Amino acid sequence: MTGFGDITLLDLDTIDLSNLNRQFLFRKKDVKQSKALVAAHTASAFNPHVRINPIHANIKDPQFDMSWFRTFDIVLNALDNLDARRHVNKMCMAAGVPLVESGTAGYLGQVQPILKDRTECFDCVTKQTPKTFPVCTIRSTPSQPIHCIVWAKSYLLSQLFGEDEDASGEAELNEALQQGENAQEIATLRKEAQAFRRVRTALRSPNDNEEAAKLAFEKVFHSDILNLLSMADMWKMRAPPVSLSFEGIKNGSFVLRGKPANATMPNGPVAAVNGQNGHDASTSSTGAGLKDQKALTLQDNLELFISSTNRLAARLQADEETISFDKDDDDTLDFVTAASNLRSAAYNIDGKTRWEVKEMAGNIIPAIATTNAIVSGLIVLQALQLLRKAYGTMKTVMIQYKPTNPLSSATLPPPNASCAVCRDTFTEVLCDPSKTTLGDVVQGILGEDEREVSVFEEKRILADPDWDENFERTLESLNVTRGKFLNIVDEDGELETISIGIGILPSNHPGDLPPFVLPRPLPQPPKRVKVKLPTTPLPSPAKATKRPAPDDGDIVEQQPAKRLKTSTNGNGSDLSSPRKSRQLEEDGLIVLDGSEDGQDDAEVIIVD
Ligand SMILES: Nc1ncnc2c1ncn2[C@@H]1O[C@H](COP(=O)(O)OP(=O)(O)OP(=O)(O)O)[C@@H](O)[C@H]1O
Ligand SMILES: [Zn+2]
Repeated sequence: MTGFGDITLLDLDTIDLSNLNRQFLFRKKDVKQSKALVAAHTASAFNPHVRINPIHANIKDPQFDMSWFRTFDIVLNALDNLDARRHVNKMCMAAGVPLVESGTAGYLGQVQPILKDRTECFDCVTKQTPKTFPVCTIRSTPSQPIHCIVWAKSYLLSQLFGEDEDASGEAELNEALQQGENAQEIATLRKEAQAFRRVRTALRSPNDNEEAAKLAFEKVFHSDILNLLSMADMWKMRAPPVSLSFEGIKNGSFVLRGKPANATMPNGPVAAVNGQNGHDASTSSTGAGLKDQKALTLQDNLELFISSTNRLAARLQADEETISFDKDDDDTLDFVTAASNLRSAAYNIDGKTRWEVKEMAGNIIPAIATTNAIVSGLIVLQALQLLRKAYGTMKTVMIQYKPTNPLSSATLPPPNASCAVCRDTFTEVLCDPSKTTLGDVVQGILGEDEREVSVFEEKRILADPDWDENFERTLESLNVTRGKFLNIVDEDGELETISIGIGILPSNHPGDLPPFVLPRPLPQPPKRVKVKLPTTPLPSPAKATKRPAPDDGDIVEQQPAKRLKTSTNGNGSDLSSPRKSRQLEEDGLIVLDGSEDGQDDAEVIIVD
């Protein structure tokens, strides 16, 4: 309606019931349809002269390469995770296309115009990383409901219903024993693994109603707690947990800290999740009549534990191989609600309603239609400024929780001289990666320039001044394909990095020419600006000038990222068990490598 005549609309998702309350493009009948297609269809009626091209895909797919991004005058982001935001930011920097970045979180919102070489890019400023909990807090000494929720969602659920880590776990223990680690500790770990194996087997074989659920319960809420209690040192400074009794809770004879099993668990306010404030406790009281918002008793939680375990077990037996947490999957949500509440009971922590667990485990920040509408308007206003090249009046605009002054704005700082994204000199090579070698590209781009360089793809190092064997290999064999970038890094740190986007050859490329097209003129990276480190720490710009962009739970590295020579293996992963770390990442957890003293408890997990 503003006059944009040609719009491409891209989203990977389908419409959920929970999306309906926050915008005006989807109706109930559209649930399960592609967001992009339905939005395009609805919006096309607003103005028949606008061409809207919907695409149902992931923006990270290889076909959305530099050339594709270059076809746009401007890009407007409305993403919910850092990973996709950072990707689009980089592509816009590479293609030299203006970007309007935006986000909302409840009543708060933010819009930031970005233009390469003129303003900060999305990655110029360090983003607040997700909240972290030490592993031991989650595994042995929880003190808040969120600790128990994380345990149920990311540990217990995957131990019972996730990928089988048995073989690798067993090998790790054998290896540790050979390396002379404490034999008694290894025996305990082995016993623990065996107990999980028994439960996993029971869950996968048809059996009597409660058998598997009871086995799981006895292990985690009874035996494991007794084990922990036997380590007297642990409980000198903190209150010990109480082991729970399956039969006792069931028949009502179990009394926990003076309270019978059919009394509701104390239910405190929702803890802050992800650095955002959860809604306050009023939701629980106003909605006390609703099933989801009812405070649960120990008995309710046991019943829910049994029924959700049975439902999940039935799904395994009906050939679902693994099950992981999804806030919209009732079976997993019920399991996490029940398991976290039972654990909270054992540790004398407040219980949570199913509704609250959904919010905390699913990292849900309520989306509000009016905030989204205001932000949409601000996006369009800033987009117009960018397109008019009215650089002096462009602003980062924030919606703040201040009724007398709901909008605030900030002028746009110039790029961060040490940003690892927007300070690069971008160029593009069109090629057939199955026929083009790394040497063709790197030597072609450097031309007469004979300085010493290293070559990276993301964090993978592919060549350095003393190691050029990969120059003979094709890009395809090195997994450097369409949409990816090769970085040529100056060994002496004198010149900025050249970042080469890999694109495909035009269909009419003559077969008798080399299978690649180099850019003309060749890129000339400028001298790197030496950044003087301040002697006293400055306040974090993220805190001083803007709120962190709301994030739906992706885990990313700290920014601005430095390129390090890390690994030379094919997938760039330097975590010891890629499969395990992938699983944890999917659950919203990541195990940081290199725990200094080698103890499990010293590792840190980041919780989204
Ligand atoms: N890599 C990506 N490619 C394309 N679209 C993406 C990508 N990552 C996220 N999105 C889209 O960004 C949109 C963000 O919108 P929104 O914040 O309303 O999230 P949502 O997932 O619909 O909501 P909720 O998290 O509350 O269920 C979603 O529609 C999501 O599909
Ligand atoms: Zn930048």
